[in-house]
Amino acid sequence: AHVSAARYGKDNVRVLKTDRDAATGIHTVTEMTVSCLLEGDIDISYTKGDNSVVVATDSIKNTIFITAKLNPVNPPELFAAILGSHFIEKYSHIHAANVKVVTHRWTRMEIRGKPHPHSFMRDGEETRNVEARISRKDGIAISSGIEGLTVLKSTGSAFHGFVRDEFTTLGETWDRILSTDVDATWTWKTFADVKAVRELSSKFNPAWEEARNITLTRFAEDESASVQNTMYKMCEQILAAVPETELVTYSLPNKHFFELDLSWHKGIKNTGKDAEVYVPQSNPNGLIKCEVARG
Ligand SMILES: O=c1[nH]c(=O)c2nn[nH]c2[nH]1
Repeated sequence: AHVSAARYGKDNVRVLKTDRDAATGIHTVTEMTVSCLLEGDIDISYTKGDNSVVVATDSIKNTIFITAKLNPVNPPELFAAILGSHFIEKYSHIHAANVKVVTHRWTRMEIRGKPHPHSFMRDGEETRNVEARISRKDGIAISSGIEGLTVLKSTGSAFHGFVRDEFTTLGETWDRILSTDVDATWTWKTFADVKAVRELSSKFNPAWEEARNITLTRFAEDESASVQNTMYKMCEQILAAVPETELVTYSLPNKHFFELDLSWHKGIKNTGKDAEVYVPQSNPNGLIKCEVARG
């Protein structure tokens, strides 16, 4: 037997970094959860119990905090590239670092109609994610994303014309509730090195805003024929809006809200166009995935 693949490191490293502008008194906070898993000539730590090749996960954790102190943590794409590059530059036997940065929401409070200088709120469990693979041989591959953005629309969604056979009980609908938890990613063209990432660093935050706005606008305005068709339109629009990307993916659960027939009670009309009271379903859920490339 032999090690066919291996990576190790520290997961779930929670970091909060404050940025205090002395001139304006305006503070900014960034909270992220970082994972950093290393690859390289490390097989003997698995096969021989030889730890001479092991950069301890505790040291990896320490490095994450030090790197956050000495470098910008925004945009997270640049921070991930800087962090991963540290390991392949410092340790000649480490050949790749797999870095995931999940940034949590601390949205500045509006107090008395004005942005507050140092108060923030967690307006949703939505996160901004970055997954980067920093490789000595292959350069820096970065995917950015949005996760956990829960949305619902109370009309503007249909689903009909699907296969009808001896397995089908689902009725066709021209007007249904549509709800999902957005999990979207956009993959950047591979970067040669950190310098190349730094050169593009002004594009990462606008790209995230674009992707988020496109997702919300398309979700709201599309007369959806299906989850499939609506998510494809979102992908097309993100590729058009962010030319430095080469691939967009969505993974959308279809969180069903079932109509409830109440006619057994004094003939109450509560289905079809009279539907008002619905039964939210925790499970099962549809799950619709796609990956859209250029060309
Ligand atoms: O948008 C939808 N796509 C589907 O594939 C599906 N299947 N059942 N309901 C559905 N809704």
